Amino acid sequence: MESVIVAIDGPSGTGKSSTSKAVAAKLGLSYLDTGAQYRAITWWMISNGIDANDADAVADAAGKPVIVSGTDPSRPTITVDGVDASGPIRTEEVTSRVSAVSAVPEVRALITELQRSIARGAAGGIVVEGRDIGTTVLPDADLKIFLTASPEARAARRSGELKGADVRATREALVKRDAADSSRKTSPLAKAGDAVEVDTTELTLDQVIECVVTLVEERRSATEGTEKRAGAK
Ligand SMILES: Nc1ncnc2c1ncn2[C@@H]1O[C@H](COP(=O)(O)OP(=O)(O)OP(=O)(O)O)[C@@H](O)[C@H]1O
Ligand SMILES: Nc1ccn([C@H]2C[C@H](O)[C@@H](COP(=O)(O)O)O2)c(=O)n1
Repeated sequence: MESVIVAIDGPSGTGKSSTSKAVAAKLGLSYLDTGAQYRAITWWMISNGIDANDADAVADAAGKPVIVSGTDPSRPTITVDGVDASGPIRTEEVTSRVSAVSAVPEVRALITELQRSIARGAAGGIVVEGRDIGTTVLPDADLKIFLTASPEARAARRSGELKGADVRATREALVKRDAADSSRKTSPLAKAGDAVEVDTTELTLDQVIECVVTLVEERRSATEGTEKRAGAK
């Protein structure tokens, strides 16, 4: 298999970004953080005075910002209209509004097309992480992983990241965002039928990375074996 497309989905805080970046770096693949793109369009809406809960206004403006994602796993970047958005997209304000903006079908249609064109352009292969990659964006991905972890583990991880954050409040915010992302009508957060589920609750990050690298390598050798047998006929 010359190039491999890996889709990594799952709820918030399950380790998608950390795992995807490390797996892509180890295997020499590109990396795409699709959550960052939804955050970027949300940041643009806020910056331009558009109410995230006004779905019509969000839909009308969705085509205006130009979002560009850099796919080097050692230095992922994101710009909106040429401006570095990597800091602003991580604010609490963006986090609290991103589920509403990303539920708007016109936003999803535009961002999904952007994601597909980035994946098509990644000649050596790519790891794409998000919520609907295996189900909607790249349903033909070579390998689909669905990461899970208990809300308690996820909240503890996030609270460690946001020093001093209240674990209970963090847990409630995570669960609320997952519920919104899972219940929207258009391509909700969901496990694809053919995805491999990995529960990371009791695993270290290194163990999760190793597990996914092994799954990619197994898939690669299985496909290469099939291609060789087909070539020999
Ligand atoms: N298996 C693990 N054990 C301990 N900590 C972990 C593990 N996986 C990830 N982490 C830590 O948990 C935090 C959240 O991880 P990460 O940002 O990769 O999750 P995510 O699924 O991409 O979240 P989101 O969807 O909200 O962006 C990070 O601080 C990361 O280092
Ligand atoms: N494929 C995706 C990726 C992300 N989203 C939405 C839903 C998330 O709450 C939000 C932020 O993602 P994060 O940075 O936390 O991974 O973006 C989505 O709808 N589809």
